[in-house]
Parts: sequence; structure tokens; C-alpha cells
Amino acid sequence: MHDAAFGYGAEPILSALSLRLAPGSFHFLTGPSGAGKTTFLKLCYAELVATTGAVTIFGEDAARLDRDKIALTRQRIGVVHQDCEFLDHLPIRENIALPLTVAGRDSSAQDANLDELIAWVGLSARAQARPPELSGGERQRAALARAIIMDPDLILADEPTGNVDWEMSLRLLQLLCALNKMGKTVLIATHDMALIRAAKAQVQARVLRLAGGRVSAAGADL
Ligand SMILES: Nc1ncnc2c1ncn2[C@@H]1O[C@H](COP(=O)(O)OP(=O)(O)OP(=O)(O)O)[C@@H](O)[C@H]1O
Repeated sequence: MHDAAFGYGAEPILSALSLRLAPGSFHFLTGPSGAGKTTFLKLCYAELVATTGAVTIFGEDAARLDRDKIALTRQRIGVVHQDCEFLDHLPIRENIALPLTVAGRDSSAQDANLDELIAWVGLSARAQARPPELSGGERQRAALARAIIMDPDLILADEPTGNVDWEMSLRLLQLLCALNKMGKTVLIATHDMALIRAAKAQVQARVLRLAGGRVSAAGADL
């Protein structure tokens, strides 16, 4: 991001954003409620376009991406939304496979990979359950599996541990740390300072703080 700003109306929510998420890095994004964390993630996903300045995603100016390029770019980004929504009439296994279908890939040809991923997030026994039958922690793990089914380079997670207990938070964190160790860039928006402390024992995590529309960090990568 280079001197990027964004506002939903005339007032900027975010301004003077100049930072780089290096490939393979692990960042937390913190800040009070309403500071703009979700908005920041949406800029990283090209769901919103900077009002001024530039947001560059995988070397491309997000403001100049056409529809096809946006779709291709998003295939390289896995998003875990704050309120992980699913299609309630489909089993969780099919929900996790949905991005493959949307991208026109033959999900049946990737059955083994899909089952391996479902096992990796610990949901094999729940694969045929419908989303409303899952616990909060199971839903979060399903949302993570769906976010990484396309093998993205960048993972954006918005309060991924917001609705789960501490044990499940640690489990989700371990999955995200493992993905980072596989080379994926990870950005997690969270209020949870204990989670950040726990991550620092596992990966080289940097913390970005959003306040007053500006981002600051202790790390050298700003
Ligand atoms: N679609 C929208 N239209 C107008 N204003 C919005 C919209 N989405 C968010 N906002 C406003 O932008 C500001 C930042 O919202 P955002 O959701 O990015 O904050 P946040 O830091 O993620 O908050 P939280 O921690 O509560 O999830 C808030 O004042 C919010 O009301």
C-alpha cells in the first residue's frame, strides 16, 4: 500500500496507509472496534478500492484490475470472514469445496485433496453434517478449510477466534501458523492480545495497530 486512503463517504476511515506485507510474513491487525480492520482487509482483497493512493496486490494496482483479473487475484487469496456464512442446505464438505466449483474446477477430481484438508482441520467426522449442526469452533475450522481449498498465497482472517473458547482459539492459531510455515502470507484481524502472544511463540508475527485511521507497527516492515 502506498499512501492509500479509504472512506465510505466523505470522511476517510483509513488514511496514509503505506506498508508492505512481505510474501511469507505473518501479521496481526489490531485496533478498537470500528477502527477499520475489516475495511483494511477488504482493500487487501480488492473488495474495496482505495479512494486515493494505491493498493498493490501481487504486483498489480488493485484499482486497475478488470473483472477477470480480480477473479484470478482473489483465487490467490483465502478469506475467513468474521461471520463465516455457509449454504445451510449443503453438507459442510460441499461447502468447503464450493470455491473449486465456482472456479470451474472439477471438485470430484480433487476428492482426495479435499478429504485430506478436511482431516487436517479435524472435521472428518463432521464432513456430512449441515452447517447449522456445527459448533462455533467447527464452523471456524470449516471456514478456514474453505478459505485455503484453492491453495492461496495470502490468507486474510477477520476475527477468526471471535466466537470460540481459548482451546479452540489455540487450535485455529496452530493451523494458521502451520500455513505460514508452508510459506503462506497470513494477516489476522483480532482484538485478542493473548492470541498474539501465543502466536509469537510459534511464528515471527508482527503487529499492525489501527487507530485514528492510521496504521502503525513496531516492526521494520512498515
Ligand atoms: N458498508 C459501509 N458503509 C458505511 N460505513 C461503513 C461500512 N462498513 C463499515 N463502515 C464503517 O467504517 C468504520 C470501520 O468499520 P470496520 O468494520 O472496518 O471496523 P472494524 O475495526 O473491523 O470493527 P470491528 O472490530 O467492530 O469489527 C466503522 O465506523 C463502520 O461503521
